Formats: sequence, structure tokens, C-alpha cells
Amino acid sequence: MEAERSKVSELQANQLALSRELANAKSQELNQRRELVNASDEIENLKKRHAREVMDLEMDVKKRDREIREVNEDLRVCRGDLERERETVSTLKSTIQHQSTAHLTMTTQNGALQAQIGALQSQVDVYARTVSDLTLKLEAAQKEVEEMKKDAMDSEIVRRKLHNMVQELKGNIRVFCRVRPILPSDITPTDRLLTSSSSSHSDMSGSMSPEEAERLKVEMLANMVFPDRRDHKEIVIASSSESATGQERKEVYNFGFDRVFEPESTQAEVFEEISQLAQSCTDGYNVCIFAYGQTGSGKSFTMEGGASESSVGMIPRAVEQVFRVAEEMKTRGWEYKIEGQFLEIYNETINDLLGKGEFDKKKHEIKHDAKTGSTRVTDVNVVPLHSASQVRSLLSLAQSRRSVAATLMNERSSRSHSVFTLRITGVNVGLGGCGGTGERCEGSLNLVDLAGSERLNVSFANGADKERVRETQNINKSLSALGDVIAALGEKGEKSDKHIPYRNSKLTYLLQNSLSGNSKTLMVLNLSPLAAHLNESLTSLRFATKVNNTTIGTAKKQSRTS
Ligand SMILES: Nc1ncnc2c1ncn2[C@@H]1O[C@H](COP(=O)(O)OP(=O)(O)OP(=O)(O)O)[C@@H](O)[C@H]1O
Repeated sequence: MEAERSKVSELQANQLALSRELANAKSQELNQRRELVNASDEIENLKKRHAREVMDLEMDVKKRDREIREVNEDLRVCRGDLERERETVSTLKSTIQHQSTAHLTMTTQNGALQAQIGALQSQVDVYARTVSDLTLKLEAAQKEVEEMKKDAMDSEIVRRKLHNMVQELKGNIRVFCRVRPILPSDITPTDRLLTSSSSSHSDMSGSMSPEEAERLKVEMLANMVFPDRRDHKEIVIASSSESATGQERKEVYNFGFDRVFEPESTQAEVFEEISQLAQSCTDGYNVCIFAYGQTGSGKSFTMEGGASESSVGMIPRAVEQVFRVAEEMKTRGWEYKIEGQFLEIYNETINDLLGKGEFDKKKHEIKHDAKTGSTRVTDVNVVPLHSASQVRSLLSLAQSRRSVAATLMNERSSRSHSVFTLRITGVNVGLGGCGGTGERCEGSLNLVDLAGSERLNVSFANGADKERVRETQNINKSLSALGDVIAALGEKGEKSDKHIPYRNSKLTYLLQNSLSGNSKTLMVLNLSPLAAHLNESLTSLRFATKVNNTTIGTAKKQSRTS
């Protein structure tokens, strides 16, 4: 038992030892397991690190590859550049080759040029001496020019005096006579009835052969002859009428004027004779040009003219002349201010043709300034004028206003007087360094287209057309007032206290300062060439002769020194 017991205890001791060993073995296994886990973790970490390092290496390899490609590309570009540079170098080499040759040539040329410069330099020296000689001469010439300018201004004064003397010798009132040509419109059936009642023409339809028209023309023309082929101062008219005893009575009338213009005369020829007067108004004179004659005799054609260059009338030509002279006079030290107005006198009432609106309803009054000898019409447009073309457009404006009036009142243009006035004020301001004289001159140019001068028609006198009778009476009144004024001015030469009846008509009152002895007057008598108008023509010729026989005193220029 004891043995049993000791054996059990021994076994128990063994079991305890074994349990202890097992526990140790378990703890050892646990440690080993822990170490194993740690070793696995480490292996895992090592793997990860390795993978990262592999990736980094791969990226590095790729980067290197890229860099190699880029370097290769750079290399390729550089090679290309190098190739080009080589080509450039070879081109430059050949250029340098050429340049060296050119340089050599230029060096030779330079040598030649240097020699030429030497020669030219000596020429320049010669020229410099010539220039200094010429400068001296120029200074002397400039001095001479200054003296000549002064002389020119002095001769200008002499010229004005002489010009005026010539005008005086020609007479301060002059008369021209102009016969208009026969017009196609004259050869109408109506005229044929008027002029050739005795002729046996049966065809009154207006269609005729050129021969018949020519024959008719000759029949219609009045017997007018121009015998003075040299001076063109005479017109002779022959008329035949039946005496009380039934016998043919032939009469010849001789008239002499300052100038007679035949039907073929051109506007330019007429103006040539008038142009001197335009010069006078820039010299400070009052100039008045009248167109007188029966309706249709060519007054408006003479004064205003037609649209074509050759048919331009006296007003536009005179205006152009005034502007031209004013421009020329600038070179003689004169400066001009030019203004214009255009009036119409109808039934003793003034109408402003340059006014605003279609029909002038204003009441205009004529005011004279005795001190300055100037005339002003109240409330009329006085337009500053700068060029002849501006005047042309003003004339057409006036023309259109007249035609408006003409349609309102039948044929008004032939039943009213139109007065175009240019006022010219000049001051001598001198030239360049040469001071002016300060002399001032004020002139005016009046271009008057008078109303038709025909006598009162009996059919109107019957009271058939009272307005026409009044118009005609007014026209006759103003035309005879004009004749009376001219006659009185003629007599004034002998009696200085002679009364001049300017106030008898609006026309003479308006033109008072331009009609006085101080002014230059020209009357252009317009005549119709037709036999039918012979009696009117003779009346006009007698009136013009009366005017022509009048001697008006010396014209005075309106000038003063400021
Ligand atoms: N010298 C001329 N050469 C050519 N045609 C002319 C000439 N003179 C006048 N005429 C023409 O004769 C016609 C009548 O002339 P104009 O109208 O000038 O006459 P007028 O005397 O002014 O008449 P009114 O008193 O009616 O105004 C117009 O057709 C005009 O063109």
C-alpha cells in the first residue's frame, strides 16, 4: 500500500512535473507563435517595402526613358540646327568673299570719289563766292522792288485820275443802243398778221419752208442800217407811210449814240464797253446802268442774260469784273467789302427780291444820308458778297421770286423796274511792309432793268383792264420822271440852284445819289428789229437821244482819308 502510495505520490509528482513541463511547453509555444506572427508581420512589411521600391525603380526607369527620348529629340534638333548653321556659315563665307571683293572695289571708288569731292569742294568755294555776290544783288533788287511798289502805288493814283479823265471825256452820261436779233418766236402766224396784212400768204398754220421763213423774216424786219462801220456810233431807220393824198411818204431818221450794237453783237462785246464802269465803282464812283426799251426788246437779256457762258448778261459780268478788280487791287494795297441788294419797283411800291418768303409784304422806305451821300432802303436784305458765284445764286433766287410774282400778276417782270445794287467799300491798307495811305472809297454799281417803255394801249384805256392802265401809267410816270431828272441834271450844269425832281418817282428817288452829277450813268437802249415795233422804236430812240444830248457835270468819287 505504501508502495502504492509512494507510487501514487511519485506519479502525482511526475504528473505535476509533467503539467509544469506542459505549461512551460505551452508558454514556449505561445512565445514561438508570437515570434512567428512578428516574423510574418516583418515579412509582410518587407514585401510591401520591396514592392514600393520596385515601383519607385520602375517609375525611375520610365523617367529615365523619357529623359533619354527628350535628350534624343534635343539631339536631333541640335543636329538640324547644326546643319543649318553649317549652311549659314558656308553662305556667310561666300558672302564675305563677295563683300571683300566689293569692299575692294569700293575702296577704289572711294579713292576716286575723294578726288571728285576735292574738285567739288573747290567748285563749292566758287559758288559760295557767287552766292554772296547774288545775295548782295538780291538785296539791291529787293530794295528796288520796294521802291517800285511805292511807285506802283503812286502810279495807281495817277491811273485812277487818268481813267477818270477818260471817262469824263466820254461824258458822265452815255447812251448805247442795242438792236436784238429776230427770234424764231417772232415768226409766228400772229406776227405775220400784225406785220404783213398786205402779203398774200395763205398758209397760216405755222408750217413753212426755210425759204418762206427767210422771205418772211426780211419782210418783218424794220429797215435799219448801221452806216458807221468804224466807230459803230450810228443807226439809220427808214420808214414809209401813206400821206393824206395817198402818196407813199418815205422818211429817214438818223440817230447817233456813244455806241450802237447791231443784232449780231455778243454779250461779251457789249460788256467790253461797260467793263470800264465796273472799274470806276471800285475806284469809289457811283455808277448807274439802265436798260431801257419796250417789252421784248432784250432788256432782261442784256442785263441778266441766259444760262450759257456766252449769253451771260451785264449784271453777272459786272459782278465778276468787280470781284476781279478787287482781287487785282489787293496787289496795290486795297481791301474791299462788297454788299448787294436786289429790289423791284412795281406800281410805285418797293419789293425786296432777296427778302424772305415768297412775297414781300413789308413797306420799305428810302432814306438818303446827305453827309455820306449813301442811300438805304428800310427792311431790305443787304447781303455781304464774297464771290461772283454767290451773286449768281442770288440772282437766280431773285429771278425765281420775280417769276412767282409774275404768275401772280400777269407778265409782271416787264411791268416792274428791277434794281440790282452792289455797294463797294475799299480801304488802302498798303502792301507787305509798306503801310497804306488809309484812303477809303465808297462806290456803288446800280444795274437797272426798266419796265417796258411802250405807250398806253387804247384797249386798256377803254377801261378793259384797270390794273393794266394803272401799271402802265406808273411805268410811264417813272420813265418820264427819269427823263426829267436827267434833263434837269443837264440844265443844272448851267444853273447850280436848279431843282432836280428826284421825288417824282420811287425809281428816281431811290437812285438819287447814283444819278446826281457825281455819278456815271449809262443807258442801254434796247430795240426790237421788227417793222411792227418801228413806232415804239422811234419813240425810244428820241428819248435816248434826249438823254444822250444831256451833259452832266464831273463825276466825283466818294473817298476820304481816315
Ligand atoms: N441779243 C439777243 N440775242 C438773242 N436773243 C435775245 C437778244 N435780246 C433779246 N433776246 C431774246 O428776246 C426775248 C425778249 O427779250 P427780253 O425778255 O430780254 O426782253 P425785255 O425787254 O426784257 O422784255 P420785258 O420788258 O418783257 O422783260 C427773249 O427770249 C430773249 O432771250
